[in-house]
Amino acid sequence: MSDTTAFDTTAVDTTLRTEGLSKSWGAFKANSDVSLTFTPGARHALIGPNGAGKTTFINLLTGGFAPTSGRVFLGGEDITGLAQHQRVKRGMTRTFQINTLFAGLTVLESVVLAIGERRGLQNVWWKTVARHHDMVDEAMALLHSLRLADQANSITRSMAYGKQRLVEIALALATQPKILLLDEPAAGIPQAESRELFEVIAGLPRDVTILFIEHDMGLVFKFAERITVLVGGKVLTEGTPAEIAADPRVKEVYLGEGGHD
Ligand SMILES: Nc1ncnc2c1ncn2[C@@H]1O[C@H](COP(=O)(O)OP(=O)(O)OP(=O)(O)O)[C@@H](O)[C@H]1O
Repeated sequence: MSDTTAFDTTAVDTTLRTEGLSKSWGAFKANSDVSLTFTPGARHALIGPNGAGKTTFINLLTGGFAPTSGRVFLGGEDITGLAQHQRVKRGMTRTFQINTLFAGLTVLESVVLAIGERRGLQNVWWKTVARHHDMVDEAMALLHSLRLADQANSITRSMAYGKQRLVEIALALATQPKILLLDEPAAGIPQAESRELFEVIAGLPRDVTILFIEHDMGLVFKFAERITVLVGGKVLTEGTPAEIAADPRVKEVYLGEGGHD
């Protein structure tokens, strides 16, 4: 992709790392001693059977849950104790739900508002925000990169579900993340749309590290460059798609579950 004007390209250390991250509810351990490193620019998938603890792990990264023990580091900084918005400010974002956010606005209005929020203009309504032409330009550049420019004036609520997912990603990118966390971005959308969605995700600039949870193994093996397998809250293994595909323990987990291909 040539157009990277909407993204922060500063060469800082954006490595995301967890150290012994654990989360328990009573005696139940949803995540146990998870130590992972996500290198800058990675397209990294987190897979595992239902209930393996994948969403819990994402919540521990974003600050949605406080860990029972362990630490999260971003670019060498210990961010374990930070609130969610402080992590967003440092460059770690997950997708927003447009079903509840901005649903009656157009795509462009929504993205401009998200950019305005990043710039500390959260109480300014659309008509005022629209006077900030640079924000409209930034929003349009972002929409071009996501193949959404021709739908800039569509009401998000009226769009195909797959396109709405892309708008959610646009809103997340408006925060200029270094790390983008996607929890089943293709869930509930038709297969043709999910492939297009992942093609767009894969084409995002390399200064955005992407960690995604996905159950569709076709999408995982096509788009991930590194895969971590979680089972019962623990890391079973991590490797390249070829290494994971050849690992008999991974096959056993999925054959045993029978729910996924
Ligand atoms: N707030 C909570 N309180 C108690 N238990 C929880 C809570 N959140 C999740 N769990 C439990 O933790 C386990 C892991 O859940 P999690 O959603 O992280 O799994 P997952 O791998 O994302 O599953 P799926 O693929 O089905 O989405 C599940 O057994 C779930 O019931």
